[in-house]
Amino acid sequence: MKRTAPVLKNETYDVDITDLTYQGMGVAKIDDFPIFIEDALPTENVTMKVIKVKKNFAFGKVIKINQKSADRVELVDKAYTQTGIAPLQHLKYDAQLEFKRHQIEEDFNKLKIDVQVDPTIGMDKPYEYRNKAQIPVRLINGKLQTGFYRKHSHDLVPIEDFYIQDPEIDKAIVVVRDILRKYRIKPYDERVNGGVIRNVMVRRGHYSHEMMIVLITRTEKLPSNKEIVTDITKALPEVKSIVQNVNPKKTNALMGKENKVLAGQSTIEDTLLGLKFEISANSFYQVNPVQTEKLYDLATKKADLTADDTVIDAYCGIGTISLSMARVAKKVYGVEIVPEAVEDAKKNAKINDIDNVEFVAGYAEDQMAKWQEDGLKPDVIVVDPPRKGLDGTLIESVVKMQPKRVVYVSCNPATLARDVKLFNEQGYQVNQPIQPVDQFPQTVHIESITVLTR
Ligand SMILES: C[S@@+](CC[C@H](N)C(=O)[O-])C[C@H]1O[C@@H](n2cnc3c(N)ncnc32)[C@H](O)[C@@H]1O
Repeated sequence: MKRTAPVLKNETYDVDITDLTYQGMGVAKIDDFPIFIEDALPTENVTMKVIKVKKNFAFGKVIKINQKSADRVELVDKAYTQTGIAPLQHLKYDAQLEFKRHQIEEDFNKLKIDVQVDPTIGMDKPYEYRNKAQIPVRLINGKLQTGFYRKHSHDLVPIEDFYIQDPEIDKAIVVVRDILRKYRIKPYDERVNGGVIRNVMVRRGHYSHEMMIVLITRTEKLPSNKEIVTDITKALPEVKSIVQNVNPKKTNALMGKENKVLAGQSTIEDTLLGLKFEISANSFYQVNPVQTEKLYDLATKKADLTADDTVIDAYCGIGTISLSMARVAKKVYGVEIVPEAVEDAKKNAKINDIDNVEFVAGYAEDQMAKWQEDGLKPDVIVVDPPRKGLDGTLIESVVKMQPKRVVYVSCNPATLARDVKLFNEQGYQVNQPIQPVDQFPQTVHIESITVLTR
């Protein structure tokens, strides 16, 4: 029988909020029909207006909060919710940490896997933590603007203070924006794939204070590039690298394939756990350096390595986990898909005088199968995949190599739970609590470490 929604678009209703989705939206139910409401928290009663009705659910907007949650805090700025920069800014930080711990439990419960999840390790200062910004540049009312998109859209909201980013990065973006305005650089127009400057990427070493500016352009030519570079270098003495990345395609992918170094070096350096790292424009580097040190330190402890152990670090990036573990293990092998990151990893081994590591550029799925066929017998395998998690074939290769332990660093509990189920079916179990580490305060993203043993 066809179900008709019990709510009407544009009507208002008083509802109790009973849950919070993994995306941080409050959930209310009318006749069992779920309504997802931004900026609403469990235990609250709100008056909401229905803004969209779908077949099995609807979206609502808070008009008035009739009863407030004890976990609610004042919004720092509404724009951070509208843009999704800080979708949990209305939730007390302690409650954010519990929300993340609970979300992991939920994802495992859904698959009927019994695990314990320890309290999330949080930050003392859960804002101004990001060491990297990727800021769209668009024309608004005839003026070049930098900011962030309104959620589910490509409408730019001009923003100067991004709240969760290193404030020095925020300042640099304003400086670069004003220089781009000065030389009348045309912002990207995605409707017609026209204009010049698409995005500005800024990375700043937390310890080194070295800054990299990447100007992502649609066109090969960046008019006035010499003057732009001179102005940036004068205004921002921390800048050690200015790169132009060319991305000519009509695509949502941020960066194109081609990089041109406009000034300085092609990398900046930063330090993590006393190790030096060179970082290229295209390389992945964890965005929260304070928490990353806790994450890697814990991953190394949980790997429980001895000086006789061989380790594989799949998805190794610039070798951050590999080099941390190489200080304790006999040998570490790393594999990573981005060739520039692998070059960085090799350089990083050298500058840290670490010679018991080997890095390979390629698909982790293929390389793990190759190592397994070649008879490599690692004692510990670390996996730190992107959000989509592990491929079934990679899990098979891991299991065939029979490591004592698999240390799974995950940024997505849903794919983590799915993958753990596959490991369980092949004889690897989770025998100690999963440890969440909050890498992304004020957002709904969840990082965790899980150990699987035979
Ligand atoms: C979450 S990051 C982790 C990187 C590193 N462990 C760190 O903490 O800095 C995931 C990495 O996997 C790489 N990657 C994505 N898909 C891959 C694949 N199929 N094979 C190998 N590496 C891949 C990405 O380029 C990225 O560097």
